[in-house]
Amino acid sequence: MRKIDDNVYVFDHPLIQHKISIMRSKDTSTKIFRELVNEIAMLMCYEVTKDLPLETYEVETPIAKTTGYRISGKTLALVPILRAGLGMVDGIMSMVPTAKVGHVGLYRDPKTHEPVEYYCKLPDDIENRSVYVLDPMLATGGSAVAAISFLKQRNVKSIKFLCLVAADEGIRHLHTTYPDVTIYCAANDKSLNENKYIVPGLGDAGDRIYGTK
Ligand SMILES: O=P(O)(O)OC[C@H]1O[C@H](OP(=O)(O)OP(=O)(O)O)[C@H](O)[C@@H]1O
Ligand SMILES: O=c1cc[nH]c(=O)[nH]1
Ligand SMILES: [Mg+2]
Repeated sequence: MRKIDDNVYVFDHPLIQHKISIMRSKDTSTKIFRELVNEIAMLMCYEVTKDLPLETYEVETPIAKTTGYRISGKTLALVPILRAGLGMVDGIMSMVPTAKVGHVGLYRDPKTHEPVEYYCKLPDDIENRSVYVLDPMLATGGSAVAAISFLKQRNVKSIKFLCLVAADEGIRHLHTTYPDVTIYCAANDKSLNENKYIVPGLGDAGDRIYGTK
């Protein structure tokens, strides 16, 4: 994991770089694309969860008693930004099956490129949890900022944003609006095109996950 700014990290692990490159190819099928989103999310989860608190407890093996460790307290909530963020949930849930899941529905208006809210359902105890906001794409950053503003309104204190491809503009926007939110990405691309798509990016993540175009 490489730090590119305060609270901003790129996962340059070879497995992640290999998988994201396959995702970028326009010839990759919906099935493979969806599998890769989950696999990368799972690999990112391993690193992102390294600060989870542990408590000790007694375990009896077939041979002797010993000290075991378990993740303590109310811990995680995952908040995918619909639709594309849903593609990252299963990979992370396979590592932390007790995480609660909230949903924020946003789409980018095709003309203004501004996020439009259509759904928000968060766990009742969200303010006591560390929250991982999930979305494969951070382009202008408008959607991430809007989703995180719902969490801030609910007094969530610990927020991490996990994405696959982050453009410089989106990182800047999210980082200056919410400097306390740690940003993790699998790739950092430099620019956006006239339709605010990430260049080179991987196209429309939602459409590629769900085969809608
Ligand atoms: O950083 P931004 O400029 O806000 O762009 C990123 C957003 O755009 C995409 O969602 P989209 O609007 O395509 O919705 P979808 O997931 O339903 O396809 C993507 O999944 C992000 O949510
Ligand atoms: O490149 C982009 C930008 C926004 N949303 C996507 O799915 N892809
Ligand atoms: Mg989309």
